[in-house]
Amino acid sequence: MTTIVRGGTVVNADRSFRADVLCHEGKIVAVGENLDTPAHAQVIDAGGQYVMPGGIDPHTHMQLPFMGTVTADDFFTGTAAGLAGGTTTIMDFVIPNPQQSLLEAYHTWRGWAKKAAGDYTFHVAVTWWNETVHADMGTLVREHGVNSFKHFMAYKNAIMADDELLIKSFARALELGAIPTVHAENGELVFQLQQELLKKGITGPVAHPLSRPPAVEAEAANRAIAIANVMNTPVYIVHVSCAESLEAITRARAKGQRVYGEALAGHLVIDDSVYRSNDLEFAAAHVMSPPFRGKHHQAALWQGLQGGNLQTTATDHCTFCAEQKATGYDDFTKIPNGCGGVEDRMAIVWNAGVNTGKLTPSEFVRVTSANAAQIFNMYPRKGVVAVGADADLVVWDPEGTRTISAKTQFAKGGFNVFEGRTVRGIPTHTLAAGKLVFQRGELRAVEGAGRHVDRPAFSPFIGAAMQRA
Ligand SMILES: NC(=O)NCCC(=O)O
Ligand SMILES: [Zn+2]
Ligand SMILES: [Zn+2]
Repeated sequence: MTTIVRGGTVVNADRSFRADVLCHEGKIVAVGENLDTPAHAQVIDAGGQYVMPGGIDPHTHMQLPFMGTVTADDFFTGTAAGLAGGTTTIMDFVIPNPQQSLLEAYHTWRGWAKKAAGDYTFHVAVTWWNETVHADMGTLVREHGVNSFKHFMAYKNAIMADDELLIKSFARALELGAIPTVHAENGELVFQLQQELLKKGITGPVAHPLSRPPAVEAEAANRAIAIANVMNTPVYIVHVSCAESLEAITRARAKGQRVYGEALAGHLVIDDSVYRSNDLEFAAAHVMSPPFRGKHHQAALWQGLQGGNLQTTATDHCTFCAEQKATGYDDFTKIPNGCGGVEDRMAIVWNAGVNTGKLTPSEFVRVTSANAAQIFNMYPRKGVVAVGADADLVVWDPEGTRTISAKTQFAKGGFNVFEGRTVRGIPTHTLAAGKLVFQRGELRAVEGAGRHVDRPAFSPFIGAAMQRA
């Protein structure tokens, strides 16, 4: 299959330039001005549009069994929704139950992901510790292309990692050349605050953010960073939601520590007023952790992206329908945590970032694909429009508009946290591995067409930090 994308402006993280892009057998084979169109090639007219690397969402949860239920999007519907929004690769999470073998869980998730329509790769959560876990981490890195391990500092009595686990797992990751990542919230504090709120009779979704104030997140971020500093490992902090966590990252980076931070599209544009709605269904639909924050936190996150202290944008796509969320209307601690977004991240970040002048188009590419590709060692296969890279492309119309709605979305769950927002800057075409999978509103996702992406250890972009040890 040969496709040529003609007449657009290619945008990479380092520069943008007028060029045609020729794709053959799933790879980019030429990038340049006035390329010849091979006979029988499919031609995509990108005149007046940008041609960018397909988005990488470094944080999704498809088909996740969580808090007694399973997310609405599976690997097909979730990756298909991503393709409709210009995201061609997702990084999902294998989350073993405590005492479950990491390898067994990994193979279970790989089985579920066989139906993915877009490319995928896995972080593996370390939720408990013994010698088998130590050994499995080695097998995952050496034989299964895993180079990142996740630690949940929250979710007490479930998957929470204590300091001993963090220290042992960070040390193991270091010797394997893998990067530890953390969900930074002090799970003990969250638990105690939840119990106090319930005792006081504050039981609805309005209590959710009260049980997880910024200080709870900042304590864990500071602790993870301190542990990483002592253990000499890099560390990647997922879904940074507040100014205080960003300050911890900024401080550490200023001292030369390799700390990386991720901002969610939702945290960048939605504020905590959603929890005070009288509409219980609406408020519960926004329950995710960390919660949406006050507006000054949003401003801080944008500054973090602009200043380079936050490197990636993600969604934490983790959809539950209204019936699932309703199980916790009388006890907010039982509302399954999670919101969607994989379909909308690129447009939300463009609209609120590039259209306002906060980000340049190249910076947009940096925070939507290139940096994730580099940190997690998929670059230059992913995250750049260049010869030899996968032909994962999004043709982006900076003047096209769309009003986001659950009624028209491809993702499941029946709700959209960005409902009613009109974005300017939308994908007109998405190519995944050279195949046209989305064209002007028409989704042509193919179940099972996605591939697992192996990620070797010792990413050269963060390798110096690992080799110091
Ligand atoms: N974020 C969230 O509320 N749900 C998904 C699991 C996690 O990332 O913490
Ligand atoms: Zn999390
Ligand atoms: Zn998550």
